[in-house]
Amino acid sequence: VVNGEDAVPYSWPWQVSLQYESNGAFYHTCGGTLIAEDWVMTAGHCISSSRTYRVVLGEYDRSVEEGSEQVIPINSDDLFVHPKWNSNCVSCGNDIALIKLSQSAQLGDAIQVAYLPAAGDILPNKEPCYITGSGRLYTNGPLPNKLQQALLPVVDYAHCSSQWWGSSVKETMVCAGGDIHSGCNGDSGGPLNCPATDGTWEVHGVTSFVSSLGCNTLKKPTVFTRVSAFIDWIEETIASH
Ligand SMILES: CC(C)C[C@H](NC(=O)C(F)(F)F)C(=O)N[C@@H](C)C(=O)Nc1ccc(C(F)(F)F)cc1
Repeated sequence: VVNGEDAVPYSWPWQVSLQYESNGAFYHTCGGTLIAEDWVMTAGHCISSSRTYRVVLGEYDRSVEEGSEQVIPINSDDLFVHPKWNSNCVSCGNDIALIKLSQSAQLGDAIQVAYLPAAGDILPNKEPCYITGSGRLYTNGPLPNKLQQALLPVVDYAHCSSQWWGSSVKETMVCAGGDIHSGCNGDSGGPLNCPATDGTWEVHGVTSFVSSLGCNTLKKPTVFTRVSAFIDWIEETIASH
């Protein structure tokens, strides 16, 4: 997250860190959202079938053993990338994947399941959403230790597809930001958190892409997979596994 701030510890308790194994150690590669006790939602581009993954829940500061962390391994046949995701065409969309956890998360103060929007729900322009994640602090910059957040107002499809991203953005995506605040590499797969009418938060986006010219390129809002376009697939996948 570029130009964000340290989140209040555990204030986004559905945020997870997706980590892959390399030479005996695990490394943060993407964010994710806990959507059920044993399911995490992330981006399709975060998953490669040849890697071994684990998820870490209840994490705030990656450099400190806080006591709230839960580390859950992932079985390789529990990775469900959307069938229409094409890694050669991020602008085609469908950048979403589901991960079944090898054991259920123990919910508590630091770990909670997110609310998802209703199918088809479209956010109005300027809706004040927050991106959260442990991605780079600036283009080619370091990863933070503490979870970051930034206010990223929604740029509706009409504006995002006409002025800014053109045909690279589809109606199955949500744009947000476009000023000095943005997501950045490593935020992929994490949530776009938007206020719901009842005072709670709903996860309306899965962080998908930023400009290849730089994370917080002006007039290039961060682009998210629109969760409300995939509710049926999410429900069907969970129901059948
Ligand atoms: C690995 C990528 C598929 C996704 C990667 N995502 C991110 O870094 C994150 F964290 F913002 F989600 C990204 O945007 N990386 C930059 C460097 C990129 O490739 N951006 C990009 C690629 C293609 C297009 C498009 F749509 F025009 F083809 C637009 C932006």
